[in-house]
Amino acid sequence: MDDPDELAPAVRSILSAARERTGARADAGGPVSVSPRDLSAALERAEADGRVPLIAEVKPTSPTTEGSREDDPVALAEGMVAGGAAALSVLTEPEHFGGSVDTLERVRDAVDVPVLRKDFVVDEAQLDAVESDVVLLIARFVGDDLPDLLAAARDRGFQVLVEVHDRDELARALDAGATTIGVNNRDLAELVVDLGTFESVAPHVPDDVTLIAESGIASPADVRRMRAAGADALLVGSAIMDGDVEANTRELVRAEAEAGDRTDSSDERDTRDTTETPT
Ligand SMILES: O=P(O)(O)OC[C@@H](O)[C@@H](O)c1c[nH]c2ccccc12
Repeated sequence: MDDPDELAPAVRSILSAARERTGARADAGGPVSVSPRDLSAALERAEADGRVPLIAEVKPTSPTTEGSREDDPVALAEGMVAGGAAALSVLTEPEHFGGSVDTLERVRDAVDVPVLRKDFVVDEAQLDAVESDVVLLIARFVGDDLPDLLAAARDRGFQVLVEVHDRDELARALDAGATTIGVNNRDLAELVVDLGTFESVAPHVPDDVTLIAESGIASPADVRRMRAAGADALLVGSAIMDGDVEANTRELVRAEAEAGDRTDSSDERDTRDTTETPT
């Protein structure tokens, strides 16, 4: 694992809290066994009916957000699905993101789209805290344990999203056999967002990988930018959580349909032309 001193203090605190949290719940009877809703199929369905494949994130707060959203997460999740989200992500980290495993369970019971568990899983026992369709493993935080954790998650039935931030981490994810990879535009050392991160890593991702652009996507133009750079799907939290989640989701989901409808789409075309140049 990377030198912890390089991480933002908030991230260091998140990680030490994650290590202290016990994995399985007291009532859990050993490893979970999940029958997952198929994430790739859900993303393809969205694409087929003209929606930008979007994973909308229930994120009550975060180290980079001011204040927190106290509404019922289930109502927020239902709004996201009504707005066209192909899948959902639910934070289960309690101390810094206001999440909980109970919230995830309630959300997953209420919707029929795949649900990603967003947490800082660093050891196998944490996988048993709750069932979800997809689980996140962050390459930077799991280090050399990535292949074992990936196998442990798959043994339980989970689909796995492996998060990377640069080409070295991408190489490690591919070596470990990841088939769904997210490139996080937020740098965990500084917590700043740069959409150029996805653009620099994406050209090196093989075509058969499901590639997800994560973080910092705030507008339909950002959606188009990430799609032009090769994103099969987008993971969006803050921009959706800020205000009317259903309307916010719909606006991003329709970003391409509306661009196509517009007559003056020369700016869009320019973006695509440059980003499609092989790098
Ligand atoms: O709120 P944003 O900028 O749209 O980002 C969503 C998501 O990518 C972000 O919450 C995230 C990406 N990777 C994580 C790992 C843990 C916790 C959170 C995250």
